[in-house]
This record gives sequence, C-alpha cells and structure tokens, in this order.
Amino acid sequence: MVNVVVCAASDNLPEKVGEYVLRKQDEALARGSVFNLAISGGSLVNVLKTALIDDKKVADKVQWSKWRVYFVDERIVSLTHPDSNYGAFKEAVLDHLPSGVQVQVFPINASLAGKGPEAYEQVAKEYEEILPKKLDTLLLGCGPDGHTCSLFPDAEHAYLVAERQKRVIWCHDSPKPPSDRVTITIPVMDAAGDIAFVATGSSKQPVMHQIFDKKDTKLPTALVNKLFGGKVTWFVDDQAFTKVETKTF
Ligand SMILES: O=C(O)[C@H](O)[C@@H](O)[C@H](O)[C@H](O)COP(=O)(O)O
Repeated sequence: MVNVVVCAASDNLPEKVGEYVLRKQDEALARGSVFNLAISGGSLVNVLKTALIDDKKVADKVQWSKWRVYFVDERIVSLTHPDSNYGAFKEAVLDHLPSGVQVQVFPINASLAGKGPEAYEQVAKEYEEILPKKLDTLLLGCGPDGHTCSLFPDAEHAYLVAERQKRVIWCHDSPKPPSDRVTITIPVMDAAGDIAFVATGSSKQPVMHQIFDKKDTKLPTALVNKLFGGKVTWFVDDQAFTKVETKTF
C-alpha cells in the first residue's frame, strides 16, 4: 500500500512535506550521525524553499550540518546553467540559509559537461561512487508523462528502468530537455529507506489517473508504487488528484 496525502489549498502542502522531511531527518539521526537525502529538480525545489526556509516552525528544527544532499537526477550542464538541478536548489534553498549554516551538497562533476558520450558515462560512474549505498530518503517529482528522476516511459527509454546493476546511469535521450542527464536507477530506490513524491497542479490530472486508477506500471512512477509501495508516500494537491477515483492505493 502506498500512503497518499491529498492536500486542499488550506492544508498547506509544503508544510506537510516539511513535517515529513523533519520526521525522516529525526529517524535517520536516531540511527546514525547524518541524514542522507536525495532530491529531484523541477517544482520540488520551490516546495522545499517554502517548507524548509520560509516555514519557521520547520526551519528551526532542520539540522543542516548533519544533512548530506544528493540529486536523484541531474542535467549534464554547468552548475550555473539555468537547467542545473543543483543550481535550482542553490537558488531556491541554499542561498537562503542563515549565515554560518553549513550543509554538505554533492553535485555531479559538471566540468565534463559538453564533452560527449564517454565523458557522460564518466559523470554517471563518478556520481555512483559518491552516492551512499543506502540513502535515508528520496524526494521525487512526477512528470506529466509519468517519469520520475530521469527514468522515462516508452519503449525507447526502457533501458533506464531496466537497469539493475549500475546505480547511476547516463540518460542520453531525455524527451524533456536537456537530453543528456544522469539518473539514479531502481536499485537505489530499492535500497533507500523511504521514498516521497510531490505532485501538484492540474497538469498532473491525467497522469494521476494513469498511476492510481489504472495502475499502469509502464509508467516509472506507477512501477515505483508497485515495487516499493510500503515505503512510498505521495504528497499531492487536490488540483492534481481531483479526477482520481480509487480509494485503494
Ligand atoms: O531534472 C528533472 O527533470 C527532474 O528531476 C524531473 O524528474 C522532475 O522531478 C519531474 O519532471 C517533475 O517536474 P515538475 O515537478 O516540475 O513537474
């Protein structure tokens, strides 16, 4: 069973996400000395800004010095490029941390951007080497086509979801620009402690129907539900979820 948290506008979705992340932080710090978190790009970084920076009740309890932040996927561009997920997270969250607060963040080796296929394989290999064997929490997005991380649906992208050996791979043909990316694979999700998706807005209505009513596991997001349901939580707003009929997830 997947846990689904449906938020009306008055429910404050970022606050619910912030409380979830704090709970996961506290559980990780009760087990060990650091909180290993991996995040996606897209709209998630703005939810994180509202949740972790603007919401003071949550912000005061974030133990940034114990966080290790990784990326579930990244576009192979320079870290200052407008498409960089690291750059988006820096702009939304890191640049707003109170002065003196330190957090360890692990971007890809962006010096290889623009250098071609062999270099991109190398970016993926290097990122696999720095990624912990087990991440405590993954915070994922959901594209309107049902992709998550840079695991895309459709036959030509089947190599991404099919990967079971490498933990990070090069995606060379992303239908969402830019085309060259690195992404975590299913084994990283398998090893992770918890997985949360954040999906908001009416553009997600058709895909929510495919995922939750049709349970169409050709979509990577629906596949994650099927494979890892017990540790998966969805945070959705009622605009995205309004057409979903099923009550069993
Ligand atoms: O780098 C990326 O492209 C993202 O990591 C990607 O997987 C994103 O999470 C989804 O496309 C959802 O994006 P939105 O939340 O902006 O719709």
